[in-house]
Amino acid sequence: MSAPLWPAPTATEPVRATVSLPGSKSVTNRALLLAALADGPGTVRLALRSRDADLMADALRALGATMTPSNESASSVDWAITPGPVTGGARIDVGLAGTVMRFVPPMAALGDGEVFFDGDPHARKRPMGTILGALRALGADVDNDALPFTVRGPLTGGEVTLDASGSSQFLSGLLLTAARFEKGVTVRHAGPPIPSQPHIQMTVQMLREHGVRVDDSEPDVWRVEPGPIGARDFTVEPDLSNAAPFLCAAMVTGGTVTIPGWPAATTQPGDQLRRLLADMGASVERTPGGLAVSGTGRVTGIEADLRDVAELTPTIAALAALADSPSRISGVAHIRGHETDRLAALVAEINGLGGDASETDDGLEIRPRPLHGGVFHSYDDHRMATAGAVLGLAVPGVQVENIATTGKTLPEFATMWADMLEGPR
Ligand SMILES: O=C(O)C1=C[C@@H](OP(=O)(O)O)[C@@H](O)[C@H](O)C1
Ligand SMILES: C=C(OP(=O)(O)O)C(=O)O
Repeated sequence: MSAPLWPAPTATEPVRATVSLPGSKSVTNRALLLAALADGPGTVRLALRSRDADLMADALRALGATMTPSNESASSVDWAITPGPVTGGARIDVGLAGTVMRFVPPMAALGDGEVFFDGDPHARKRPMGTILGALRALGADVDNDALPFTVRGPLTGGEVTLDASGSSQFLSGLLLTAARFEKGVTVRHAGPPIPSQPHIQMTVQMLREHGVRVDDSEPDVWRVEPGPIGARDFTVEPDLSNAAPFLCAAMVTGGTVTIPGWPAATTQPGDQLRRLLADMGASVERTPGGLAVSGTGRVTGIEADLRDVAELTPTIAALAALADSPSRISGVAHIRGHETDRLAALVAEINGLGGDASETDDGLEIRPRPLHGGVFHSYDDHRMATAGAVLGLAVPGVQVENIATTGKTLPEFATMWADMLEGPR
């Protein structure tokens, strides 16, 4: 059966809206894991509720944590979390969530029982060998180099060298649990540059906020001391990467979108939207109501190395396809291993609407030209789906396949998009 098509709304006037976003996926899934590994009961407030966050909560429960929700809404929840001894015998569904498939196996290796991992069909194609090899080197038994696999601990920890150029999550995954390894861990990266550096800073900062000693003073080396992970009452920031399609709507329609609660300082890569969108012609302002982005309806092409903010690529590419000059995006070869091969998918779908995009070794070249309507395939990728929505604002007749896939990180996307277009009531 083919997936349903969502007629992407075309904007008839400049959008003027305030859009409140639920919690960050990346912060939520780190905070939940750290709470489940902590030295006592803790709380994670304003946690995201979405497919990826629910899969993380289920995984932690399966490994022995007690997770009690309160103040639940469709996309937000407060969790009270009581850690337990890590139990074996669990079967973990990782879905298509990079944070679950890379962050949970090191925790599973704390126990001495077998833990089985599997996920969506495409999850079996996402790179896993680097982190599974590292777990083996640190003392765990792991029976495969990709999903599905079984992990059996306990591991002792110690020193390991790996190549994290394929995903920062290999490194983050090891660091998040490492304080609970008998010897802690020293991880050395050897290889081309690691992408998504802000996500590594997020890992290090959140570990420190939970009382873990992390030494990252030497380039490409991280040392986590063995010791307790402190229980906390932790509040999650809004998801700034999920702000991207809404802020693009302000630019494409010549309107203004305000995001309340934009943090003054943050490790989220989405914060770099302030710079990227300004480079593409937006005016960006912190106001008492939040971060306000205004556009003129004209978008300028961009030359940008997006290595640090790789997850923003689909949205920036959609915006670039609507620009009045060419764009060149570099530094993102590794997003061929994201939810789908994002470089191939963006080229196919932009060109399917009459555009002119091509792949380079490590990115995309996009030469804008008039687009026409058609089906925009989403490949079970939330950010492909929202990229299609951005194009649909300016191009009548765009139909996005399976808009529900946005539930990976933003379950209410379609309603929020409609509300934004309707404007203040
Ligand atoms: O640690 C994280 O929360 C993430 C790290 C990044 O992964 P890559 O390093 O594979 O790009 C990012 O793209 C992903 O959306 C979330
Ligand atoms: C790459 C992404 O997700 P994941 O956490 O599954 O890697 C993303 O959200 O853009």
